[in-house]
Amino acid sequence: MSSKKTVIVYQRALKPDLREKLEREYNVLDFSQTPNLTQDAEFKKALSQAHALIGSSVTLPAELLDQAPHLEVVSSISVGVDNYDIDYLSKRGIVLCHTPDVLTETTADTAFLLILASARRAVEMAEMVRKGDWTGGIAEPHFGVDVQGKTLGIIGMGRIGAAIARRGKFGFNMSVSYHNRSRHEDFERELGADWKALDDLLRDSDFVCVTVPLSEATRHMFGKREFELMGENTIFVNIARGGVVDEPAMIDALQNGTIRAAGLDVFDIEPLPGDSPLAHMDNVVALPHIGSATHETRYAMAELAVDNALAVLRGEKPRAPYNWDALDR
Ligand SMILES: O=CC(=O)O
Repeated sequence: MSSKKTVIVYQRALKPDLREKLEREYNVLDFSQTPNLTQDAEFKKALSQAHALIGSSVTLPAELLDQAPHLEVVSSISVGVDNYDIDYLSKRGIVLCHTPDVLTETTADTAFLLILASARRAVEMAEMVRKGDWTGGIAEPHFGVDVQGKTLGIIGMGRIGAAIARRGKFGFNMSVSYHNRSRHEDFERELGADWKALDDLLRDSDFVCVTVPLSEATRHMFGKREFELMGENTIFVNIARGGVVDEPAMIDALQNGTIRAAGLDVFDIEPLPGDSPLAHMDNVVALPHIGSATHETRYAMAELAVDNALAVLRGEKPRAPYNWDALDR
C-alpha cells in the first residue's frame, strides 16, 4: 500500500485539472459515480484509509464516518452544511469546510430567476407556446404581476440574502426589508433595507424570499400560519432548503389561493418525486436545485473544496473552514 494519504471524491466528479492537483500529492479514490453511496461496500472499505472526503449532497452519518479513523477533513462542495453532523466532526477534530462566497452571485441570480418566472408565469406561458396552445392575443387570464417597484422581504440576511437585496433594490427599484436573528446595519445603510419582525415582514411583502440555512431552529419555519400571514397576493420563493417549509401546508396554501404562487429550487425530498403536486401546479415554478449550477460557479466551488482539503492535509488553515472555532487547534 502506498504511503500517500488518501482522498475520496464522492458524488461530484472533479474536472481533470482539479483531480490532477490532488493526485500530485495524494492517492485519489473516485466514488463520484457510485449510486447509493452510503450502502456501497467498496466505499465503506475505502473509508478505512481516507484522510479527506470531497463531495456533496450526501448525508454522512456518524456511524459511517466511525469507519474512517484517519479522517482529517470533510470538504463539502456546497455552502450549506446540513448534511453533516457538525458536533461529531468537531469532537473528532475533523475539519469541515464549505464553499461560501464563490456561489453568492449565481445563487442570487437563481432567486431572481424564480421571482421573475413566478411573477410573470414564464414556465406556464412557455409551456402554452410549446404545446401549440398560443392561439390568440394574450389577455387578462394570462397576465402576471409586476416585480419592479414591489416589496421584497428576505429572510436570512447573509451573503446570498444581501446579493438578492441588491438585485431587488438597484435592478428592480424594489423596497427591501429583511428578517434575520441579528441586525446588519451595514446592509441597512447600503440597501435602505428595514429589519422587520418575521410576522410583519410576511404580512408586508409582495415577494418573500427564504435564504436561511436549515437547522433545528429553522426546520418547518414556514407553515399554515405563515402562509396565511403572507396572503393571496404574495409570491413565496425558497432557494434555501426544503426542510425550512412544512411542504404539505405550502401545497395547501398554493392550491387554495392562500398565496399567489411559489418559486422553488429546493424540496423536502430531492429529486422531487414525479407525483408531488408541486411538479404539476401552474402557480409553481419548480427547479431541480440549480442554485449554484453554472459551469463557472460549480468549477469555482470544486476548486475551493479541493484547496480547502489540501490546506488541511498540509497542516494549514483552509480558506473556508466551517467548524474551525470548535476545534482544538
Ligand atoms: O444548496 C447548495 C449549497 O449549499 O451549496
